Order: sequence, then C-alpha cells, then structure tokens
Amino acid sequence: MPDDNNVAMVVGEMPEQDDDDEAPLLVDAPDLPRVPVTILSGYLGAGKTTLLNYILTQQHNKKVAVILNEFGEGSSIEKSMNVGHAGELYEEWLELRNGCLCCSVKDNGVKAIENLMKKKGKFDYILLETTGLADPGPIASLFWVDKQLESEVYLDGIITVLDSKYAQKNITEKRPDGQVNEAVRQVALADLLILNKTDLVDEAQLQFTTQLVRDINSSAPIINTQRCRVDLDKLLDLHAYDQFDSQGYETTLEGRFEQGSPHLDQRVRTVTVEVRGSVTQKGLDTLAEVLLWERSLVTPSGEHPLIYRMKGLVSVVGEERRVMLQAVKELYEAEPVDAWPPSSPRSCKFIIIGENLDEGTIRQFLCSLITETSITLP
Ligand SMILES: Nc1nc2c(ncn2[C@@H]2O[C@H](COP(=O)(O)OP(=O)(O)OP(=O)(O)O)[C@@H](O)[C@H]2O)c(=O)[nH]1
Repeated sequence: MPDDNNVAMVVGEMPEQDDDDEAPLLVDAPDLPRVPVTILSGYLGAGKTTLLNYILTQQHNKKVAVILNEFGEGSSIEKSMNVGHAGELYEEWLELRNGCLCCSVKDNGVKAIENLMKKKGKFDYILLETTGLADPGPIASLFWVDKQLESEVYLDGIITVLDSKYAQKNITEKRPDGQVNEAVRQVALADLLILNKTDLVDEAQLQFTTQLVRDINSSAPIINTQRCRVDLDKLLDLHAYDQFDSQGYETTLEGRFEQGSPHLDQRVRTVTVEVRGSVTQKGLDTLAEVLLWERSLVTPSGEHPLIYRMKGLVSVVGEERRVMLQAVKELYEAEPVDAWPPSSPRSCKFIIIGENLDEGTIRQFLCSLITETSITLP
C-alpha cells in the first residue's frame, strides 16, 4: 500500500469500472537503467533507411541495435534492407564493423527484444524502423511499457521522416474507406518530424508542405534535411514520453492562429488548452474515461473526438508535485514529476492531437474538471 506522498502513477487501458470514488492506488515506479527505443516512421520511400544508415555511420560511441519491424503485419512481409550491406535480409543479428547490430524481428513486442538482448548482450540504443504503411500508434503502445513491469527498454519517441516532394500528395490522399490515411497518422504521432529531400523542392513548396504538416501536428519540431543528415543530439534521447514538452506547447500556442491551410483532410489537428486551477484525482479519472476510453464528448457538429496523442502538465488537488500526463490512443499515464515552482500559479496545460477536435468543446470539458479557480487563460 503506497503512502500518501506516492500518489498518481497510472498506466493503463480502459479498466474495469468501479463504483467507488477512490483515487487509483499508485506507487512511484522503480528507477532502473533502461535502453531507449526510437521508432522510425515515415511513408514509403521517405528516407527511413537513409536515416538509419546515417546514424549508424556517425560517431556516437553508442552500441546501437537496428530492428526492422514487421510487428502487426502478419508473418512474412519480406523487406530487403540495405543497412550495412545492400539488399540482404537479416533474420539473425548482423554485427557491423562499428559494433552496431541489425536484425529483423517478427515476434511481437518488447519480450522479443529482451530475448535478443539476452543472446547478444546489452546495447545502448534501439532504433526500430517500421514499414512505410504502418500506423506508429499500435507499435508505440507495444514499447510504452508500465515502468512497474520493470522492462529493460523504454520508448524514447517517434521520429517521422517525410519526403518533401511527395508529402503533400501522401497527406492529402483520400482513403477509399474514408479513414484518415497512414501518412497523416504518422505525422500526428511524431515527436520529431524530418522533412527530407529538400533538394527536390523549391522554397514555396517547402513552405506549403511545412504548413500542411504544422496544421496536423503543431507541437513536434520540424527539421529540414537532405539525405537525412541531422545532428544526432536532435534525434536521440528525446524523452518524449517522460517529460512534458514545454517547448512544443509554446510552439503550438504561437502557431494556433495561423492554422488552417487548405489541405483536404482537416480532421486531424492539434489543440492546446491551459486552464487555471487544479483537478481532483477523480477529475483525472474522468478525463481519461471521457476523452480516451468512452469517447463520449460530442462536438457541436455531432462528432466524437478521437485522441491519438495527449500530453499534459497538471496541478492535482493535494499533490505538491506537477503531474505529467501522457497518452497514446487509449493508453494513459499520469505521473508526478517535480515540485511546482513557488511563484507559479496552479494550472493544467494540455497538448492534444487527434481527429474531430473542437477546441471550444475540449476547453469547456477540461474547465468542468477544475475544482479551484476556473479562469480560462487566453
Ligand atoms: N534526392 C534525394 N534523394 C534521397 C534523399 N534521401 C533519400 N533519398 C533517396 O530516396 C530513396 C528512398 O530512400 P530510403 O531511405 O530507402 O527510404 P525508406 O523510407 O527507407 O523507403 P521504404 O523502406 O521503401 O519505405 C533512395 O533512393 C534514397 O537514396 C534526399 O534527401 N534527396
């Protein structure tokens, strides 16, 4: 049983509903050394393998493992890879000259990687390349593991590579089933966006594509590259899932009045909200239930918001520390991080990316969870 200071560390999908009003019983997670996993996402031909090759050949003093992912794709999609040696498919670990490792994993999940680590010894970093048509959401869920399960790996972030020449076409393409297409999902879930192949477009097209991408995900930094050449410090150790992205929040705020370039599918966008005051433990539970699990919020046009990604930094009644919220689809975590600065007024900040987000509806809902001063900030 945790003591009262150890509140609020929740990870979970939709739990069995309980009738009582009790706050979740939570303990602080053990702090174990763990290996970061970066998911490399991006549409077909955007430059994911080019980025991998680039990282592997840089000086970084890290023993990096590259994993070609076929998670969630059934058993045998054969992708020829050319990391290190053109055209070969690595079923087994391949050791590169600089000590880096490559392999292709067909089993699902963290366990497969942990087993591989047992066989090959620990490495410092894992890069996981997804297939060009993969939705990174379910893959992120596999690696975003409850700290209390004491996994040896943790999700550092999702990097999405875009082809500057074709991104506009890929993003605006309508799927026959009316669903949001994969290119849009890959942009929405990114913690870092690499706008690659800038040599193939002029300044006007680059700006147009940048705006298109910003309209979907206005919190992730965008880096323009040729052949994915980018400072490794900007790619690795993002800690996107264990820190609140204050810079991303500010960027989104700055960009919010510029949103609205006329791309064809504006269903997916980013909304930022700050509400002054504190939320109760019960309010936190309601937030996850209504926004993520039941999806019971209704916009004026009768749609239900679908959250792809949510990040928050909130004040919780009775908790002296700031509480960080992280969510990917239905997976949700709330964890106290650090003390509130003494002079800083208590507030709750959110960055939300998803479908059918109506800012007014979301703001009103979040205000309804606040028990103390419910002054809405501009
Ligand atoms: N002109 C130009 N070509 C590039 C750039 N970056 C990568 N390419 C080329 O684009 C092609 C596709 O790059 P890959 O790195 O294989 O792309 P990918 O995302 O791994 O491709 P898939 O795995 O098939 O989805 C290759 O021929 C690269 O050499 C760039 O900045 N400019």
